[in-house]
Amino acid sequence: MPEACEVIPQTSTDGPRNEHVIRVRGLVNRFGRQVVHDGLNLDVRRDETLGLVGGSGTGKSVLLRSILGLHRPNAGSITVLDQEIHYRQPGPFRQWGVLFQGGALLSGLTVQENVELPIALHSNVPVDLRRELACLKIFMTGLTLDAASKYPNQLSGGMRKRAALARALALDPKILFLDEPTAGLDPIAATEFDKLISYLQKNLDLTVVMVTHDVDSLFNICDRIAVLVDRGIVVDRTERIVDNPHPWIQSYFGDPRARRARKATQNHVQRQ
Ligand SMILES: Nc1ncnc2c1ncn2[C@@H]1O[C@H](COP(=O)(O)OP(=O)(O)OP(=O)(O)O)[C@@H](O)[C@H]1O
Repeated sequence: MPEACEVIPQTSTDGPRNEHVIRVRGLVNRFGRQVVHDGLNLDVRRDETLGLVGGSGTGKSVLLRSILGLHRPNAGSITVLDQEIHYRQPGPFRQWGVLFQGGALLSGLTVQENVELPIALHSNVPVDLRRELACLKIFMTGLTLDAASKYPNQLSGGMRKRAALARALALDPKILFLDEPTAGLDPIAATEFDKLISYLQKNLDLTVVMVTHDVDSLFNICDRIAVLVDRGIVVDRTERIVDNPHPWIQSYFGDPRARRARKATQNHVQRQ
């Protein structure tokens, strides 16, 4: 295992940019006799983009749901932005935005109304300002005024993702959780979406946690990658995780698609 590999918790001696905004300790999740997580530890650093990968059924969604307080773990503790997370209790939910896989937009509301809704529910902002804030978020995700007045079923898949992203940004979150953000998008739309996430991450000082199966996204935008294996997790910088000797990690990053994605990123970096 590479020396800098972060498999177990560390007490942070990093500078402020490496301050941990999410801290998971000793997480255990079981369903009957099936043990999904067994003492899992994870630190997410402020302002990083962390990709979360793993084989099917390794518990990526359960981990995400545990962090969001939507699933009650059997054991362990989770802290987000210095607040302990408890099942179905609000926690710092106004400081995070979530892009669920299907977008989860309300079908009876326009894009504009969907984005305004969290602002209306969780702030005292006057109506006019609320509209302006929602417009701003919609523009930031590259949608037009025309798209803002449409209903979700009148949008393309890529536009729906952008609308859902605008809603996730509605309350100016510090952390953005993305569940398979590029799933269902064609390669061009997926690359554009990666660029958008990267742009927003840098310009809004966001910490991004992204569950993905998209190897292009991993190499394009992730600072570190967390791999769920053996009911725990292995975390390392994107360029180093590929050298981790764990058999599943080797087979995942040794796959021709992953090799191509990595090479394309390396070529891109060299050209710059
Ligand atoms: N509510 C539940 N009841 C019983 N088993 C569950 C429940 N939720 C998840 N599981 C099981 O936990 C395991 C992990 O599920 P999870 O959805 O987190 O996997 P995943 O890594 O996200 O998989 P995929 O990549 O296929 O989406 C699976 O075997 C799943 O069947």
